[in-house]
This record gives sequence, C-alpha cells and structure tokens, in this order.
Amino acid sequence: MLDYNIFMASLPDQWTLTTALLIVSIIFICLHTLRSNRSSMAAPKLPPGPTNLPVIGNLHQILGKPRHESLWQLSKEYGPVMRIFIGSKQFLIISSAAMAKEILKTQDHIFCSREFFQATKRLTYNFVDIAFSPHSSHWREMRKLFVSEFMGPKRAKLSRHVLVTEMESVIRSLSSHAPSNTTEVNISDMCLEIVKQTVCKVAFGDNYRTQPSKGPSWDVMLTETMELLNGSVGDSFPLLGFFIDWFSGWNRKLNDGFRNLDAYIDMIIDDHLKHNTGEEIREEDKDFLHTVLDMSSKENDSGYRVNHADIKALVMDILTGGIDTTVVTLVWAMSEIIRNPRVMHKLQSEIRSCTGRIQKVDELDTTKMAYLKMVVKETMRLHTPAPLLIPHVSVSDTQVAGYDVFPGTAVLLNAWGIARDPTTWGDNATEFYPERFKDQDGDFGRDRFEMLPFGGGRRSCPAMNTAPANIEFVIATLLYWFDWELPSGIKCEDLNMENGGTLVVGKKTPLYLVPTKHKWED
Ligand code: HEM
Repeated sequence: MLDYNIFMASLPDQWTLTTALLIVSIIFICLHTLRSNRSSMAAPKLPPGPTNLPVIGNLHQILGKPRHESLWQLSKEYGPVMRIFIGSKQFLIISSAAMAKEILKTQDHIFCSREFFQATKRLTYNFVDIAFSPHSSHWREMRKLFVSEFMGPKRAKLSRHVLVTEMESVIRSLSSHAPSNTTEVNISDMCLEIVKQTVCKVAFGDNYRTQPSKGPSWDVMLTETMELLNGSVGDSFPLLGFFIDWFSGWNRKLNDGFRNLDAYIDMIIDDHLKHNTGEEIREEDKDFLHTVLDMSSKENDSGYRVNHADIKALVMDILTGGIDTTVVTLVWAMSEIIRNPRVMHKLQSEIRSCTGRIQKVDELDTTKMAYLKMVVKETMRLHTPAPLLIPHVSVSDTQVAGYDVFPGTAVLLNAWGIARDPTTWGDNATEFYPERFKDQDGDFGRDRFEMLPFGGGRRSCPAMNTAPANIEFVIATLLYWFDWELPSGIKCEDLNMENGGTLVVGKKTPLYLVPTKHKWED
C-alpha cells in the first residue's frame, strides 16, 4: 500500500498549484495575443486593386497610355484609394479630391516624405535638395532658405524686372518679322527661352549662357536631366534593378547625364566664387547663388549651415523644378487660346481695355485682369503640368479610408484625373471653359483639393504664388502686342494636343503660330 504521506508529499501544495495555474494562464494569454496579433498582421486590410502578375505587377495595365490616364481608368473600377504594383514596387493611388485632402491635409504629417530612386539620389547629391529630400530637419532648413531667399520680395522685384526686359526683347524680335504675316514662330522654343533667361538670371546672373566646355548644349542637358528624373525600369525591381539598369545602358546614361550637369553647376559656382574674391558686390546686385554662397560661411539662427553639396542640389532643383513646369503651362495656355477663338477674343479685349495704349511692357498691369487669371487656372486644370505630382511617401503606420498603410508606402496623387473629375467639374469637365472659375477665389483648390497643379501640404510647390503671376504676364504681353493665328492650312480642331513626358507633361509636338502686330483703331 502506498504510504499516504509519501503520496501527499508527491502532490503539489496549494501554493505551487496556484503558481502553476497562473503561469499556464499567462502563457496561454501570451500565445493567444501573439496568435491574434499574428493573424491581424498576416491579414491587414489592404486597398483594392487589380490582380498583379509575378515580376511585372500591374505594368501591363498601365503601359501604352500616359501613366496618369491608365491609373485614372483603373481607379474607376477600384475606387479612389487603390493599390498598384509597378514591377515589384507597391504604390497607393489616390484619385479623388476627398482622398487627396486626407493625404495632403489631414495626414500631411504622415505623407510628407519622398521616394528613393537611383537617379534622384545621384542628381540631388544624395537627396540633399528640397524636392526629393526625405522629410527631415535638413529639408526644413533648405526649404526655409529657398522660400526666404528665392521667393522673397527682393527676388520677386528682380524677377519682374528681368521678365520685363525679356519680354521687351521678344516683342522687338517678333515685330521685326510679324508684319509679313507669314512667318511661323516656334512658340515652344520661344517660351523656353523666356523662362530659362528669367529663372537663370535671377538665380545665377548671366553665367548660364556659357556652355560647359565639353558635353551637350544647355537645352539638351536639361532635357536629359528631366528624362533621368522620370526614373528607370530598375527602380521598379528593387532586387534585379541594378542589373536591368546596367544591361539596358541606363546606368551609363545616368553617369553621363550627371557628369554633364555637375560640370555645368561647378562652372557656375566657380564663376561666382571668383567674383566673391574680387571687389565687393553690392547687396542689390547679388543673385541668389551669391547670397547662398555667402550663407555657407556662417550658421543661421537655428545653427544650420549650407555646404557645397547642398548648394549644388539647390541649383539642380531650380533648373529642374522651375523651368519645364512653367514652359509647358505657357505652351498649353497658348494652344488652348488659339484653339478657342471665343476665349482669345474675350481675353485680348480684357487685356487691351484694362491697359489702354501703352508703349512699354512695364506699364502692363495684370493684377486687374480677372479673365486672364481664369484662363491660366483653366489651363492648369486641364493640363496639370505634373499629373502625378512628385510621389509622397508615408513615414509611419496609418489608415486611409479604413485601409492599412505601412511606413515607406509611395503615394501617387492623380492630380490630372482629380482636376477632370466630372463629379466635381460637371459634364463639361474635359472642355476648356475658363468661365467655370468666375465665382471662385484664386486659391488653386488649395482648400478644396479639386485641382492640385502645385501639390499640397508641406511638400507643395514653393512657387505656387509667384509662378502663375509670371505666366499671366507673359501671356498678357504676347496677346496685347500681337494677334495670333495658326499656320495656314491648319484648323483649330486639327491642332495636335497629344501629351509628351512623364514627370512633367507638355505638348508632344512644338506649337507654331503666326503673329501679326496689333493695329489700334484711331
Ligand atoms: C507652373 C509652374 C510650376 C508648377 C506647375 C509646379 C509644380 C510643382 C509640383 C506639382 C510639385 C510637387 C508638389 C507635391 O509633391 O505635393 C512641386 C514642388 C516643387 N517645386 Fe514647383 N512648380 C512650378 C514652378 C516652380 C518654380 C518656378 C520653382 C523654383 C524655381 C519650383 C520649385 C519647386 C520645389 C523646390 C519643389 C519641392 C517642394 C518640396 O518637396 O518641399 N517650382 N512643384
């Protein structure tokens, strides 16, 4: 017979039993929590989207048409918050004003960073610029510096002066052949020249006229740089990307493009440094680059000091952000004006009646020209220059419209589609009809997010207020002094309005027009 005492001793006492039960319960709770966490991690609520194929993702569904148009088409099926794979890279696609507001206003603090692409890394001297820099204190300081020194009142005054001088020379040159009424003018080239001269003179003085000793012409260099900023095929395939870009020759193209741009930027900076060591330049004669180089010798109030790479990256942003966007808008505006004789006559009569008879370009005051502002807005609505903005990237976990979004998610906001959405803009959404802005304030949809030509939130374009004023001034000058026609044989409805470009989308073919000097009736 078993000894009772031994039996009792072999049983756990009350205390041990309670402890064991407690431990088992804790383990059970932990396992349960872990399991439910794991299952919730394994099944996050993801936004809808088309089924993606291995390796290429949804590439086959967006190729063949401009990216923004294909994405807009897909969003009609999958909704305003959609998930897409370009190669193996995942993107969140936003296609309504309400969701744009969610990203750019309500959750602006989360969707405020930028994507890492090979080309942008190289061209921005390792992301130390403004436009492609991740959200950081460095970006904040660079943007602050740019807004105060490039967009401030002092520079705005200089910019106006430079633009007036440019327009005077354009009028002189056009007048010299306008009386014949046959000479076709390449408006696309003319607008590029006007914007390039203005931006570069304000930013770097006259130095940009000098070509780099080797390498392509200035215009070719800018075109190549813009193409590189569109990104490479390899960017869509993080694992194989390097090999794809190497085999396709894209890496060589990037190296050559960067070398040319870098040599050119070096040349402008060296020129300014030589100047700085010579006789003192008067404060009012300093261009933007002189000012920034001065700043690199001391810390600002927040203890921040720009270095050589930062300055080069700033120059890169000015060249790539400030020229193409403005030129494509001017060309689209002139194209729509010429295609719509009703608009052209109404606009010319506003410009001429507001101005009266003047001799000098400087006397032209666009501030009172309400219809002109509507025409520029309508151009930017219908031809959003950067149709998908610059990709925004999330910095932390969040939810959008109830869907889970993880940190590092790249977001493409379809500003082009949103600005043509018939639910906002009505049945004539794809028509050029400036009068639709008659009762709206001049805020470019900043509060309503119905049109976003300048993006939104903290990453919005710092030139949002200055760029439209310059565009208005150029159009007013051209339409005040000249009457315009399409080259003989081309009808308004035949004008080619196809898109070209990816990051910045302009008119695919150059615009040619024939000017006639306007004759005032006595
Ligand atoms: C019609 C003219 C212009 C248009 C349509 C335009 C459009 C844009 C757009 C869509 C963005 C991205 C916004 C976003 O991601 O939310 C942007 C950013 C930027 N733009 Fe412009 N832009 C114009 C003119 C200029 C000019 C003249 C400059 C300077 C010379 C400039 C400098 C920049 C910079 C530095 C950024 C980056 C802002 C940041 O990431 O913090 N832009 N622009």
